Amino acid sequence: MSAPTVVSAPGKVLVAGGYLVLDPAYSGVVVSTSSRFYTVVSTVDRPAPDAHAPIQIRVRSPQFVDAVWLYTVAVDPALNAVVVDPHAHKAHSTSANKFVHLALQRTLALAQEAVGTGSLQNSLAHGLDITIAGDNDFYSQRAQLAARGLPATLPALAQLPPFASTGVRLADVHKTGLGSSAALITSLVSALLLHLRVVPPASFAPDAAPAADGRALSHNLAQYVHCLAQGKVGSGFDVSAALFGSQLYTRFDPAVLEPLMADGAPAAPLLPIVSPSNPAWNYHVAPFKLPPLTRLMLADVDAGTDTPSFVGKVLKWRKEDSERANALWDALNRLNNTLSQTLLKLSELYAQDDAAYKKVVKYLSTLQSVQWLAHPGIPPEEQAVIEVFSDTHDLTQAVRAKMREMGELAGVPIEPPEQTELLNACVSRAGVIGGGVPGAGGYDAVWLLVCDPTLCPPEELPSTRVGLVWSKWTGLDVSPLAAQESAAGGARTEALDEVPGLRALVDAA
Ligand SMILES: Nc1ncnc2c1ncn2[C@@H]1O[C@H](COP(=O)(O)OP(=O)(O)OP(=O)(O)O)[C@@H](O)[C@H]1O
Ligand SMILES: C[C@@](O)(CCOP(=O)(O)O)CC(=O)O
Repeated sequence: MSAPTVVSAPGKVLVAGGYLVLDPAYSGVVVSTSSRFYTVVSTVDRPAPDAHAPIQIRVRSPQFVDAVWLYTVAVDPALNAVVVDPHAHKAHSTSANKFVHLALQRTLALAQEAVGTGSLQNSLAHGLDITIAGDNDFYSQRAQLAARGLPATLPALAQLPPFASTGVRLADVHKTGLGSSAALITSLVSALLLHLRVVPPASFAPDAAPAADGRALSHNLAQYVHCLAQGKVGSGFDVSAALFGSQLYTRFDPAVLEPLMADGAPAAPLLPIVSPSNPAWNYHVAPFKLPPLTRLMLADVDAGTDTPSFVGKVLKWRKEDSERANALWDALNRLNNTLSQTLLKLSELYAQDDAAYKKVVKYLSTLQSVQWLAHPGIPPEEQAVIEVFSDTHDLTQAVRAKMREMGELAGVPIEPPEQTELLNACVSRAGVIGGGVPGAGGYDAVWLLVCDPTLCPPEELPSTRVGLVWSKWTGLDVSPLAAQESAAGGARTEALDEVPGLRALVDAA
């Protein structure tokens, strides 16, 4: 086999902007995570024993029981059409995977339009072998920890092997809300576009410009496939984070995808619609990152929330009580924008005087936020930094209050009392800057931002203190996730042997 193509894409956390981001008038504060999905595409160079055997694509997700999907590909040069047929799944004791099937079908069809039949057939050779793997964080690891007699703590999570086997079928796994399907579709579509030479390798190089055309094409195609597979057009912040990394996201007008959303084969050619040169793609991605020497902490709260029903109810209430809702949307939007600008201001302060900033982070990590402004005699350059950290805390609390108000008015438990209790306990610990319920809220998860000073004994780290709150919490079943903010931005190419555990997964036939 020739060298495999590997592309990874990160998961996401919507720190602020839930529900508002569905409306193009508002934006969302999106953080991409260090936890990633990986797609490895290998070309099958060897001809099948039967010379007339059709081109076959095999897709495997070895973390799951019976997760092998086989497809045959027919490329019709006359019709400019590619047909990707799943094999009868019963024969392989696997159920269909709509997300994978649509990603293959639409990416191959786009490739035929973009590079022509001959080039596509060359790249497909005698077939493709595709392996998909998601970092452990995308799926609840409670059972794996329990099986090893380990507690649900961050140090215990670090002892699990990478891409740990879940021991269940894909349909039965407990997801953690990091956006597995968006990261999966993004890594699969991007790896295929690269492998089939539709986009150049530079598009996904770790240092490529975020707005590179190849990356934008991959974004548009991944949004399309994800909407089609989910059967709805959401805001798309998850796919955008998977491509472009942490950002302030403003959605695209769903009208761009309307001509392609009907069931069955697309009625129109794909390329003119998904091409980045189509001005109807009016999403906006502004740069964003969390401040230096802070750490994003995430926990999966084992209760489960029906996000689509939350969205339906909130939007229904917004229509019915539009005056009150619009006032709430505007107030929340002002808070969200001020929060994102305040977080960005901290990065600026670090760039201006990293010594003062580092001292402040170390100092704040020993104090509860109520004490941050209570001490006189602090040098002015440090006091200025403390004030911005304190503003960040106040803003996260104000956003939470508004999200609770939204939930009460719409009759949806966006930050239910059990989560309020847990979050209050966490944000009152020393060194905790703020937190909230990510995305649509509910009982699923919490996020926190904590000071992360360097050269601190582990027991003095705010993350350790939060970990203790989580492991002792009895009101809800709280299980930490290992993810932090992605240092590597959005989608990127990887060397197979540099991702621990990935080669072994690919080689295990
Ligand atoms: N490892 C995987 N291999 C193959 N397909 C996967 C894998 N993980 C997820 N999928 C696909 O994604 C689908 C789940 O998508 P869904 O939109 O329900 O999840 P999600 O909202 O992204 O979940 P979460 O945000 O909690 O991670 C699965 O049914 C499957 O088709
Ligand atoms: C409610 C909503 O704004 C965010 C949902 O986020 P999450 O899937 O709960 O992380 C929906 C959307 O943006 O598509």
